[in-house]
Amino acid sequence: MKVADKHYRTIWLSKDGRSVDLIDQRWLPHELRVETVGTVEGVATAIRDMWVRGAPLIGVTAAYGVAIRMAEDPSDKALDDVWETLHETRPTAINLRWALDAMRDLLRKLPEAERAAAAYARAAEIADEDVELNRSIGRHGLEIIRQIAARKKPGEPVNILTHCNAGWLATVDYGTATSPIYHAMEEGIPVHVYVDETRPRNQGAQLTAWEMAGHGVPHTLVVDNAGGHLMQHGMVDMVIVGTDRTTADGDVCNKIGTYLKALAAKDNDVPFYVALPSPTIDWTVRDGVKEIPIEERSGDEVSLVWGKDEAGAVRQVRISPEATPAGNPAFDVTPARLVTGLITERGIATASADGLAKLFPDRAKADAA
Ligand SMILES: CSC[C@H]1O[C@H](OP(=O)(O)O)[C@H](O)[C@@H]1O
Repeated sequence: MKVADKHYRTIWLSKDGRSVDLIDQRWLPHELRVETVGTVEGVATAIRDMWVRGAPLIGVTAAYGVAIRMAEDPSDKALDDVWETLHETRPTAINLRWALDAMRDLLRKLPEAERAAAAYARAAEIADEDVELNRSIGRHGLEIIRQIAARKKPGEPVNILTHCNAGWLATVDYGTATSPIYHAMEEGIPVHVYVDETRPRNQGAQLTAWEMAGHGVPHTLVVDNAGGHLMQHGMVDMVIVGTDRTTADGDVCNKIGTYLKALAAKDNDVPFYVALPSPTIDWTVRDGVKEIPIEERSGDEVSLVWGKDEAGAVRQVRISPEATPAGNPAFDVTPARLVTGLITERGIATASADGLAKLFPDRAKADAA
């Protein structure tokens, strides 16, 4: 997306043709820092420490990590080792395993001499495919916003609440949950977005707010616990979020706090949509609560918070007593029964095995076999 007047993706091949340049999102919204990463350890750190984050972007970054390793050593052992190293960086987003499998399945069939070039080509393809998937999600999600807008008074905005960041910063470009919003803006439909701050990493306050401001989308930052109140008072027309892994039965794993938003939406008859590209569907699991591994991150992310001080320095400050231990589950699972619809690149599916199988008959059978 555009930042000031320059178009950015979140990740791209460096000028040296081997490394990758990526936006280190830890410093946003205060600084736009681009880092060049040229080793597997560097890619692993970038994913594990959330320089890059968001299920699709994690997958694309890992794909380039495989290419970087193949350029160093195209052996089967190196291919298996890099799969293991990158797979263990973060356990919840299925796109990581999907991308690593896509790379390994392709490369293991090729002679070693061809692997590096094929790996970079496939990684670039996965990145480009992500952009197109997100554009399609935007087109399908736009229809929902159009229908809500048609019921509003002229000029009255469609009020949308989103949680965390499922924007272009969570993907290569366009985003998933934000793509319908960007498409609505391009069509001139008045929208307003309530941006959940999304403790503890504040992806909403730091990233989604930055995206909305950068694209001129009217928005209001709210604390995570305000959503239910806003919905009770008729201030939210729809909720749209992303996902890190959605099961074959339509259970949705997403940033911690999503489940509570879905409960409030259900209680207030507010449509609750999830935007996802099909690589985020894990066809091998059905019960999200029982089967999806939930990443437990450091308690320091809860006890310490990043910000910019009066002198303009970006630093961390402690908000809780030193002796207080902090728990930090990074995701939760929203059962399919609370999901109004799944906005995919092939259209809108009901959150169920049948709904997903109708849109993805080729996947539902193959992957679950
Ligand atoms: C389009 S995937 C976005 C998804 O990823 C985020 O998690 P994290 O920032 O920890 O990678 C969050 O769950 C978003 O909804």
